[in-house]
Amino acid sequence: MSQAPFAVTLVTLFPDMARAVTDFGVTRRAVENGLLALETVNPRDFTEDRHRTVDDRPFGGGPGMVMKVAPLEKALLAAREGNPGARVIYLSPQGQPLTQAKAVALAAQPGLVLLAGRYEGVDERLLDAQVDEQVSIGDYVLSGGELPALVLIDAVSRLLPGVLGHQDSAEQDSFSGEFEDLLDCPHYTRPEVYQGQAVPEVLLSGNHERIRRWRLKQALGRTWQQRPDLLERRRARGLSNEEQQLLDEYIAEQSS
Ligand SMILES: NC(=O)c1ccc(NC2CCCC2)nc1
Repeated sequence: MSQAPFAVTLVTLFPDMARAVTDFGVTRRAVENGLLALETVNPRDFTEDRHRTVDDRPFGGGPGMVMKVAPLEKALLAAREGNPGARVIYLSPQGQPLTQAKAVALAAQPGLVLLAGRYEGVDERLLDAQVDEQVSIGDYVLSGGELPALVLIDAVSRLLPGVLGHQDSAEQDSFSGEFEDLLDCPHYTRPEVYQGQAVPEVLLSGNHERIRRWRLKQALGRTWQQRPDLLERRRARGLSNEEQQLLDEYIAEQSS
């Protein structure tokens, strides 16, 4: 029984940017299969002056322009009308970090309305009145909220039932299931030897238990090496005996 599509409405001055999701790869297939619906609403269509003005100079002076409340408010109301119950998110460096856990939580929402700002940002009164939460994809400043919105849509879409070929592949990801909060293990495919570099023999063994342990060891080890902060989070939740043993083995091999 096919479920209703997960509805996302992107409020943006550059609606063509949505094609990065609707026209390529897994998210394109999700749209074609009716699992994801991505609509755009352009605030410029809600202006009433001849010049279709969406921005104006900042009170208090300073560089750049600020997006005006009225066109945004009308655009957001139209977006919400077409996506009832959706959570309204503004992408900004002031937002809460986008994490896998946040993506999981957003995938469980009735739908999403994503507001992408431009210029120096939007009039604060719009945020107070219309926005449920702010989300950031990282501690850096971009020229617009569209790319962060597209990143968020991708992260959420691949969690929707039926979007990934093998549902379990979303679970096997790093950051989810047994590999929650861990970096990914290495991946290999044919040829078995490439320029003298052979694939780890365990992966050719067909011994699924050995393979699972090897992958978990690699994920733990790489996380220990590259992202000790993530490993700490995992440790705080308690490592199993097996995980502790595999990590100890990995660390020992590093110093040998
Ligand atoms: N790190 C981020 O998620 C992020 C979001 C939006 C943005 N720029 C936008 C915000 C208002 C005008 C441009 N920059 C960075």
